[in-house]
Amino acid sequence: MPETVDTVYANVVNRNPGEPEFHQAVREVLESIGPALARHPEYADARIIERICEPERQIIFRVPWEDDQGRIRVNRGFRVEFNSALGPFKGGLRFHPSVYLGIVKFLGFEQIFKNALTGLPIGGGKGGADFDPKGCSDREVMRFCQSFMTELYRHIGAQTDVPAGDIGVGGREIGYLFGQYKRITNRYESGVLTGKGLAYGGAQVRREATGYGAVFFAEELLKQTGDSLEGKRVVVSGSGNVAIYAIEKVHQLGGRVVACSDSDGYVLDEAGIDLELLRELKEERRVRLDNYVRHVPHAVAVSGRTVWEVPCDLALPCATQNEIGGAEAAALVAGGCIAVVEGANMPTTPEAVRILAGAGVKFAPGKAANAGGVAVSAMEMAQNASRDSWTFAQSEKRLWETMRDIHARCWATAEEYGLPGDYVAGANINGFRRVAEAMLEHGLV
Ligand SMILES: NC(=O)C1=CN([C@@H]2O[C@H](COP(=O)(O)OP(=O)(O)OC[C@H]3O[C@@H](n4cnc5c(N)ncnc54)[C@H](OP(=O)(O)O)[C@@H]3O)[C@@H](O)[C@H]2O)C=CC1
Ligand SMILES: O=C(O)CCC(=O)C(=O)O
Repeated sequence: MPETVDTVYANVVNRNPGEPEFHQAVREVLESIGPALARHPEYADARIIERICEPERQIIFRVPWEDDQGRIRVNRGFRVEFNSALGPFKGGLRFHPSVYLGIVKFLGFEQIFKNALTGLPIGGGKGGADFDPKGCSDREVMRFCQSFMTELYRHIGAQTDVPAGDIGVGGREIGYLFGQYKRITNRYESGVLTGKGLAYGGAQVRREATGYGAVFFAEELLKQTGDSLEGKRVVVSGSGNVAIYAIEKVHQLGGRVVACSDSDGYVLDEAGIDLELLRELKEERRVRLDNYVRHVPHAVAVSGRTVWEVPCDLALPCATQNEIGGAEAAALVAGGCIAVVEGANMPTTPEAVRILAGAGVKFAPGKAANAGGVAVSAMEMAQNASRDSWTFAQSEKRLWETMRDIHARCWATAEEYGLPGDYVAGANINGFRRVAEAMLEHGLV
């Protein structure tokens, strides 16, 4: 009996109980790809969607480490190797106390289609741990990373599975992870991790890529109606890697980011967020965002409320999943927002997406808009493999071209399937078709 979307979804829910984020990510893709399944009955015959929804491999492991007081701590580590039809598993590692298997699976599932959309040869995977780096010393973070890699190293490799950063994993953590991998394996395998420091095989623009890429996508989206970022009032959530470089690029392209946030609240600075100060607070001192107002007296810190209550033309959610629900979407509509472009992974709930669509707000899903990060990671792999190193300008140009291509693919696919302007359908159908075609050619594996 050929599979149907409804039966596959019901099976996913039954086989993966207690994983609502994973169910949500699967549902969003399955709801979009109906038109492609109708045109290609061979996908159902080969049970492609059932196979895509089942990870190729899931690894769960103990991560014991010692804190600065000499106490033993135990965390849980994960790597979900979801789909390798297009290339080695590729996707970040998240260190956050909320991490559990369902979060890693939702992220890994999204990564399959995102990576396909880049047009580059990378499969999808994701990993992480329920470790909270907040408040830890550098030494504690190092010991945690070393213990994490002491198990992970046997599962990864430049041709097998190539992790990178995500929430709580930036240049510092990638450095410690790489050092331990090199020590255990006695191999200088640059391509085993991306997001590395520039001193040891990292790529120019990888640090900036996700935030810059999301803003390039926003510029392309606005261009469709003859508009641009020039003069736009923008609100960004988060104040981490993606948020910081999204703010930088908005300012470079003539917009003004008036608010950003962290998990405690947000800061409103009508003069435009001072990026140098933000980087010092978040990248160097690693302190809470409300410290911003000590240095900028005209700015306001608001705790315990959503940044989406600040009126804006463009919203760039760059923090975490499901941060824009129905109430936040309604606030954005009331505040005059014309477009929401996701820098984070799945930050907008299905209810919020419906509210935005009903109000005519343009919406770009993360798997298209935030693909710049993983695209530049794939470029880092290419540079490592050829022992080459591109300039900043060259790398930024490649990123910009990649985002323009992703936008064009989403746009053209949505048109082709009779859903003009629907970036969710365009992204899901285009990514799905590329993976499905490769899976068909590989036979039953
Ligand atoms: N790094 C990358 O290259 C890519 C990242 N992404 C996605 O972008 C998003 C941000 O990642 P990144 O910038 O790397 O992570 P960071 O750890 O650098 O920053 C995360 C930011 O989001 C905030 N945040 C996290 N959880 C919550 C929460 N529950 N409520 C409110 N704020 C929260 C953090 O605040 P606080 O410090 O208070 O926790 C912090 O400001 C994630 O969804 C990630 O999956 C997508 C593609 C690539
Ligand atoms: O750069 C990478 O490999 C992964 C980036 C990532 O985790 C993501 O796109 O969500």
